[in-house]
Amino acid sequence: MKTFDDLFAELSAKAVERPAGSGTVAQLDAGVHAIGKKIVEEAAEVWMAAEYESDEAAAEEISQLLYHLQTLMLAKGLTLEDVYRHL
Ligand SMILES: N=c1c2ncn([C@@H]3O[C@H](COP(=O)(O)OP(=O)(O)OP(=O)(O)O)[C@@H](O)[C@H]3O)c2ncn1[C@@H]1O[C@H](COP(=O)(O)O)[C@@H](O)[C@H]1O
Repeated sequence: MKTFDDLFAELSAKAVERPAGSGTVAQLDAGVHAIGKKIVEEAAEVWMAAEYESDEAAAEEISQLLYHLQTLMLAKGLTLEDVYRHL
């Protein structure tokens, strides 16, 4: 099973290697403003799923929010350590 750190390593490599067809590369090219809007959208979907949908649906929406948070970290040049030291 993929962990948060595993995903960040995968996305970090995509940002460097820029493989064709990568949604992450497209997101990074779209920039911080676009990614930020996506985060707000996904956060709302997490809220709605948690309140009105199944646990499985909520978990899936949470995974998508985590993914978009990671793309924002990459777009900003933030590392896992930059975030973890605030936990
Ligand atoms: N975990 C994710 C992941 N979670 C969410 N998303 C993206 O977030 C979108 C969430 O979509 P929604 O369900 O909200 O639907 P939507 O609003 O219609 O989506 P869009 O029209 O905005 O694409 C998905 O369509 C994906 O584009 C993800 N995209 C990629 N990953 C993983 O990231 C890695 C790299 O992916 P690529 O860069 O695409 O190779 C792979 O391991 C993927 O599994």
